[in-house]
Amino acid sequence: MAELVFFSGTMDCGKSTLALQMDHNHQARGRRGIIFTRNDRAGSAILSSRLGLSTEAVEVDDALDFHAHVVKLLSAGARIDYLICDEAQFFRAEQVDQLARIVDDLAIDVFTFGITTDFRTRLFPGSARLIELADRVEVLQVEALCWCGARATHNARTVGGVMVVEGAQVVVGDVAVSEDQVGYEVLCRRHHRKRMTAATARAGVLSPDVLPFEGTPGR
Ligand SMILES: Nc1ncnc2c1ncn2[C@@H]1O[C@H](COP(=O)(O)OP(=O)(O)O)[C@@H](O)[C@H]1O
Ligand SMILES: Cc1cn([C@H]2C[C@H](O)[C@@H](COP(=O)(O)O)O2)c(=O)[nH]c1=O
Repeated sequence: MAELVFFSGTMDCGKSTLALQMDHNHQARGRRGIIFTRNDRAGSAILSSRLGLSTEAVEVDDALDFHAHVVKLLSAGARIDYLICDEAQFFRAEQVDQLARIVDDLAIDVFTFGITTDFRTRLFPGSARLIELADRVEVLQVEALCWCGARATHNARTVGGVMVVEGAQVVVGDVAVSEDQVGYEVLCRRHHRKRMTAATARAGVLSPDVLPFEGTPGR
């Protein structure tokens, strides 16, 4: 039976690499797929992994109707066994509903990949809907690590190495950028709560603007 699967994790935990591997493995067995992505760091209509591999993809925008797109291709005689959807956190909730319909009505597997939460620990719309609808949510085995060595569970946005909590939900960017740039850093919850990045930990600085949990008794 076809499935809607959400492979989730923090930034930099290997989601795009897995997307490319899954496409490769399915193709190797004669299956035909379509690759979609939205706002990949490497540019439009490309799915890229930090391991250096990349492939062409269909760029998703707000107007794309996945179901209509797939039905059109099938009507033109295409064979489609599966869809790979990277950066699925950026999809609209309605687009995730369309993906579920593709699985149920067209018996096509849909493999989605994305981060669950933004730099403020809030669910992205696409991820929220995937958690609601997916047959399976798989957390990636490869653990990204916080600077302290604990498993990283949260994504921090940094400016000059310092964690920020204001700004637009979507700002395309990367980890390991130079310290004067806007970037991202994966942290364990403890250090995300304390807004303690590698740079501020090195400098022995704790942001004075602490998160609300800080005053909670027992913490
Ligand atoms: N030079 C390297 N050597 C080995 N593994 C690397 C190297 N650079 C990146 N990686 C691996 O690639 C992962 C990031 O892969 P990627 O698919 O780009 O992540 P995601 O899509 O989850 O952001 C890292 O967690 C690390 O395991
Ligand atoms: C936390 C967070 C991330 N983003 C962006 C930054 C990257 O362009 C992608 C994640 O890509 P990856 O392949 O998983 O590394 O999401 C954002 O726009 N807003 C955020 O809060």
